Amino acid sequence: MTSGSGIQIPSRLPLLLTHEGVLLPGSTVRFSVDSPRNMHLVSHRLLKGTSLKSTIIGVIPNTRDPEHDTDDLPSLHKIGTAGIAVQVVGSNWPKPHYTLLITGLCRFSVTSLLKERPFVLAEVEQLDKLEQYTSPAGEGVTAEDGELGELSQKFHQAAIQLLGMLDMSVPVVAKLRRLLDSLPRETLPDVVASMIRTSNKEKLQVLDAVSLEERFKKALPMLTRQIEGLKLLQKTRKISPDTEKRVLSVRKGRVFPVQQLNLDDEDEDDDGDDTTALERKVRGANMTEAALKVFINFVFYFFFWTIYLVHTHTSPKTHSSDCLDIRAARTLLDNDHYAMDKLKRRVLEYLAVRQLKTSLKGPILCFVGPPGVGKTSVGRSIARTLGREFHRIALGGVCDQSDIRGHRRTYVGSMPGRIINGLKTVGVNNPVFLLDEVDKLGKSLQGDPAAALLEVLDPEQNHSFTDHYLNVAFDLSQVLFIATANATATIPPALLDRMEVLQVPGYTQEEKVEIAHRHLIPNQLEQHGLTPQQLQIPQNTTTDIIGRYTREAGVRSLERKIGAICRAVAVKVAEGHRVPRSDASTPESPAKQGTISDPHTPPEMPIVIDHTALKDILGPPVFEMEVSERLTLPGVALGLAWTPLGGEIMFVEASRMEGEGQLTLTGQLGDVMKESAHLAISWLRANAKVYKLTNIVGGPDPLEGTDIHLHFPAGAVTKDGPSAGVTIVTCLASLFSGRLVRSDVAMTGEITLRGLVLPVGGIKDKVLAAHRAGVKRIILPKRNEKDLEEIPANVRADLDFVTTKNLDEVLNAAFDGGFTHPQLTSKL
Ligand SMILES: Nc1ncnc2c1ncn2[C@@H]1O[C@H](COP(=O)(O)OP(=O)(O)OP(=O)(O)O)[C@@H](O)[C@H]1O
Repeated sequence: MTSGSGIQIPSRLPLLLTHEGVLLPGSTVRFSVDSPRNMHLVSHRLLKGTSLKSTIIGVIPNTRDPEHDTDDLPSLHKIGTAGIAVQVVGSNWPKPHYTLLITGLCRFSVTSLLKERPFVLAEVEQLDKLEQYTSPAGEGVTAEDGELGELSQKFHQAAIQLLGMLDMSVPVVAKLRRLLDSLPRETLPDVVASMIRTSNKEKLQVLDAVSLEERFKKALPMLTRQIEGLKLLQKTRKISPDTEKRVLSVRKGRVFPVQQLNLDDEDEDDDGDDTTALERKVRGANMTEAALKVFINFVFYFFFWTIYLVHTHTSPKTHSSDCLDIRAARTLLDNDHYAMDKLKRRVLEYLAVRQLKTSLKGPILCFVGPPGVGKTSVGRSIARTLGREFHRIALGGVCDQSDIRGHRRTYVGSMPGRIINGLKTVGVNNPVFLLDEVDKLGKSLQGDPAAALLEVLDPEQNHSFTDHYLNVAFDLSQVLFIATANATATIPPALLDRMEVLQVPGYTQEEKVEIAHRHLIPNQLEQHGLTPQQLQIPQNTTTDIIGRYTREAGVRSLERKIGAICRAVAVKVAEGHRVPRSDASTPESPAKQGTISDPHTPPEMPIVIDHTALKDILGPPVFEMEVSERLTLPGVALGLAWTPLGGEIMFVEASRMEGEGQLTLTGQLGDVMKESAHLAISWLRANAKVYKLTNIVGGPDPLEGTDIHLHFPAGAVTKDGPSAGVTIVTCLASLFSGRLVRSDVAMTGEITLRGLVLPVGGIKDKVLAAHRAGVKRIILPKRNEKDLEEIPANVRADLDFVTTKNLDEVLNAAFDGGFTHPQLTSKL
């Protein structure tokens, strides 16, 4: 079949000799080129020429270019494909080479070789018509063309049947569908053979089929085989979009017909046959034979071993059976954790519903709270109550989606993602996965890990999760996911939407003492090889550690301090063992018992840690009760703040000096907090007469001839939010009136220009922080009254809560004897 007249390719073509991949007319293939003749072809012809003709080359498959340009040419494959080089990219790593993107135009045969050096040039005969790509569909082979017509009809129908089995929402499927409708039938064998998954050998057979009839005959069985394979797959499981991609061997940019060439963008990120790509890279790296052997052994051992482990371990056979007895679960949760009643109740409800429904679908629990309040350890207890394996996946700082979904195998140092690694570690298909610190996920050029997590957590999608490294679908639907975070603000909204947030607030002082004595001290004793007969920490010492050595919402520092005490005592105990008996039994005065400051005398057991011993081990107290000391000047008030680390007390200081009415704000304040300061000043100026506030020279406008400086100490810490409004007003009222704010009062609340007090968040944490700091009275917005129910009764009993609707009530509660009519109250 010769082309005759019509669009002609040049009769002399430079030949690119290739041995990997087969370029068929109508498809686009990427070739890596590094042999001498091929390199010369690129540099002398493709890069030098400027005409369209200079970009047309002949691609000869199944022929290896000799290593040296002096070597003899091997016999060339008879038939090649003329193509246009649409892209040439050069690189010097790992050795000089070019990557060519070539689109096939038509078949040709080599009639004679014109030269072999510096590159091969040949006289060629064109075998296909080029017009077929320019004629619309239907104008090619028709049913009237006898056997050929029938074949083409059959082929077209089979192609449509294949597409019918795939999901049209997958771009490549939609593209093939468009092509089927728009291309003449005679181009279909080439186009379809290049798009479906076939070996190079089969592609070569299609290329060698010069007659159209033979081409249809060669390509049809490949298409049918694909359909049968798909049918089988559909029988065994539902097809996912990934399956479509795999069936079609899609690598966009590798396969699309001439007309489509510039319409589609190239997306290297598609699923392709990574093994082929890896093989190509390995060969390109020019390794020594020995290195190649080691590399291949390593890669394939690791890869297949991972698949083997994950598959065998996660098959239904390796399912750790759920042994949920709600009563036992309650006991276990209670034994493991003191307090946290609300959280434990919700966890039990969650477990009970899952047991009754015998279904795994349900919200993903996300524990949100300050560090060290036991979020991770509750997750561990849930796994224990269910009798399941537990695995923690730390997500803090993860900013690459490959961390979750694995790297493609073509990357150097590629490996599976954390989910697959987790499954490999636990060895069952139904573990409890704790996604720790979901609020600290990052984002980078390497993709958004939160998006990958969405797929993992979505019960509709996670039954066929595909890790990029393994490229095999895994069923994650049996995995129980639990997440933890310090705050919800930084959790990506789509992720947050899939989770049920359970707040885990900080502990009161009494709760901490209980946790220390029930859990932390026994645990630490055990970890340090000590017994209660050797070390005793009385309750008042624990209270001292909590109040003077730690300031936290959770108990992690407390645990560390107890650890430090255990270490110090362990040294003493170990030294005591080595002391001869007669010395060890030397009587020691009871007053000395417990102090471990004398290094020479073996201590009497048990060593009791009193205040002196505590100071010996932990050093001087880190925190002193400073509240009352700092509230001894006018212009200082105590506010309450909420941070992801729990509640905190926050001082606000103000001073005034002669000036022009300027306001200076310091302490790293956010915009909202700055606005609160301006609101406070405006309200005080507007109400200065009522409260008899004066400026520096005694005039009625507090700001006249006066500059004001407001400072929020701990200047290195960024602060923001509206809840400091009432504190700023109180602080300024104290400054302008010259009166002291009560030394035992702390407050929180947002203000409006008209002097109303609006509700704020984080009340429980704020109240606990105030209680820790020794505050006695707390001023809160009236509408936060309902939040007081969450506060433990013993804390509530210690505090005097004043709920307020407006600033007048706030000021009256913050100053001794009230603020509005000080003259009257002071007379009473
Ligand atoms: N209510 C409690 N009862 C017993 N032990 C507790 C309780 N709360 C915390 N702990 C202990 O405190 C330590 C710290 O807890 P954990 O690591 O679970 O905190 P976390 O909230 O997960 O912190 P982070 O947010 O920093 O991960 C653990 O040893 C844990 O057992």
